[in-house]
Formats: sequence, structure tokens, C-alpha cells
Amino acid sequence: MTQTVAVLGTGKIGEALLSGMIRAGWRPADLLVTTRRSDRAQELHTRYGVESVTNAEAAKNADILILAVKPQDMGKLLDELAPHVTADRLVISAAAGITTTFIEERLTPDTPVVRVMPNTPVLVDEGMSVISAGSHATGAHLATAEEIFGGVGKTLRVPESQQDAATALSGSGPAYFYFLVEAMTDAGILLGLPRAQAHDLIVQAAIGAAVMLRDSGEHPVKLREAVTSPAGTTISAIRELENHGVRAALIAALEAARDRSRELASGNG
Ligand SMILES: NC(=O)C1=CN([C@@H]2O[C@H](COP(=O)(O)OP(=O)(O)OC[C@H]3O[C@@H](n4cnc5c(N)ncnc54)[C@H](O)[C@@H]3O)[C@@H](O)[C@H]2O)C=CC1
Ligand SMILES: O=C(O)[C@@H]1CCC=N1
Repeated sequence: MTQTVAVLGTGKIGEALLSGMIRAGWRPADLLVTTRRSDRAQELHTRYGVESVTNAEAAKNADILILAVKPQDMGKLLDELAPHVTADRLVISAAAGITTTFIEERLTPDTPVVRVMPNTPVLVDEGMSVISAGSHATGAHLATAEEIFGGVGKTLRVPESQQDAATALSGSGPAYFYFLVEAMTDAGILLGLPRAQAHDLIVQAAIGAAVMLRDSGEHPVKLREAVTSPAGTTISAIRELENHGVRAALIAALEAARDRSRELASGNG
């Protein structure tokens, strides 16, 4: 029997997931969305043909509820849902930091909850979604989450204790690469290239490097060594990166993201 899936909170990640599910073959008739604003509901209907309902209606009518509001809005959303969510539903949360216990405590006892940390490349079917079971979620519930998120990229099961780290790596990860591309494009401007050309050169270098990382099976150190000619250009750049502590900065940055995810666990942010 076809299941109905509702995406509650259809902002950046909610819409990215919704669009991916439709590309992966979900019928708009089997999908529901909730929004805070009616113009947003209309926009999503025009774009995807999906019906917009209230959170309470979504809880009553959908078999699977995907919660995609900000961690700070999660407590309020769960209060709205609680009277209507029965334990035969599957609740999937995509919110950073929010634990399955936080959600379970606010819903009908025994409601299965799965925590997922996706990332925005679900928009191009190259997402990374890290999945953990709450205390009432079975293997079948995890498989359902994998089916939904696996349609738009890779999935990985981890113990929930690793979710904050995964959030720092893959959840936020795309932003670090965009930041690097932005900075390297600025460097191209400094070196006298037109902005559009600098952008294209760096983006293609990033794509080429990413595909080699994924497909060659080689360690990144080996791939970097192959670029780094003796007394050449690359080693001059690497020395500057090390002088400026870029490696240490990245380690500290991801640690800060992990810590922020832990802080968000209270739902107050
Ligand atoms: N943006 C990203 O790359 C990722 C975000 N996430 C998580 O996804 C969640 C959403 O993040 P974004 O999409 O970036 O934020 P966003 O602000 O774009 O989307 C949140 C949406 O929820 C709506 N909303 C809030 N309360 C609502 C309610 N009671 N009923 C219906 N809709 C409601 C807001 O109007 C907004 O459209 C967060 O918990 C975040 O941690 C997870 C992975 C990646
Ligand atoms: O920045 C954030 O909090 C969200 C979670 C992971 C990516 N974006």
C-alpha cells in the first residue's frame, strides 16, 4: 500500500527533499506539505503540485512525518502534533541537534522516531544523509528512511551519539566547499582573471578533484602529491596554507559546528 509522506516545514532543506522525492518517483498525490505562510503553500503547489495542509491535518493523514523546521521551532511544532500523532506513524526529524529522546518525550508513547541529517546536495541527487534510530524505531523504520533519503543520494546508518559529528562534517559540509570556492575566486581576481573565468576554473577544479576522490580509491594525500611537483607552484601554495594554519582552522571549525549541534539539543538554541 502506498504511504503518504508529509514534509512539515518546507524551507530550504524541506523543499530540497520534496523536489528530490518527486524526481525519485513519489507521486505528488502521496505527498503533503505544511508551511507557515499561504503564499509559500501556493508556490509549492505551483512548483510541485503538492497539497498544503495544517500540521494537525498532516499528523492525522500522513503515515510518515518529516520534520524540517529549525531546531528552535521544534518544541512548538511537537506541541501542535502531539494530540494527533499515533504510534503507528513514523516520525523522521532532519533538525540539527534535536535528539530522538527530545521528540519521543513529547509524542504518544512508543512512537517510532528516526533522526536524519541530510545536506543540500539532495537537490542534485548527491546528498549525504546520516540516519539513526530512536528507541522505538525498528529496522523496517530505518529502511523506510533509507528509501526516502536514498532516492536523493547516499545514506549511512550511525549510532545517534555520532549525529552531532556527522552534522559538522556532511550536514554543514557543502558550506565549507562553497566558502573555499568563494575565497579562491577572490584569489583569481587578485591574480588578474575576470571573475566569471576565475569562478569557472575553480568550480571545474573542484568537480575534477571531487570525482577523483570518489572514483580513484586513492588517499587524498596521494592525489595531492601527484599535483605537487618538486620546486613547483603547488608546494609554494601548500606552504602558505600551512603557514596560515588552514588545517588547524578546519579542525577547529568542525569542532565548533559539532559543539553548536550539541547546544541545539535543548530546542532553545
Ligand atoms: N539547510 C541545510 O543545509 C540543512 C538543514 N537541516 C535542518 O533542517 C531544518 C530546517 O533548516 P532550513 O531548511 O535551512 O531552514 P529554513 O528556515 O529554510 O526552513 C524552515 C521552515 O520551517 C517553517 N516552519 C517553522 N515553523 C513551522 C511550523 N510550526 N509549521 C510549519 N512550518 C514551519 C519556516 O517557515 C521555514 O520555511 C533545521 O532543523 C536544520 O537543522 C539539516 C540538514 C541540512
Ligand atoms: O547550519 C545548520 O544549522 C544546518 C544544519 C546542517 C546544515 N545546516
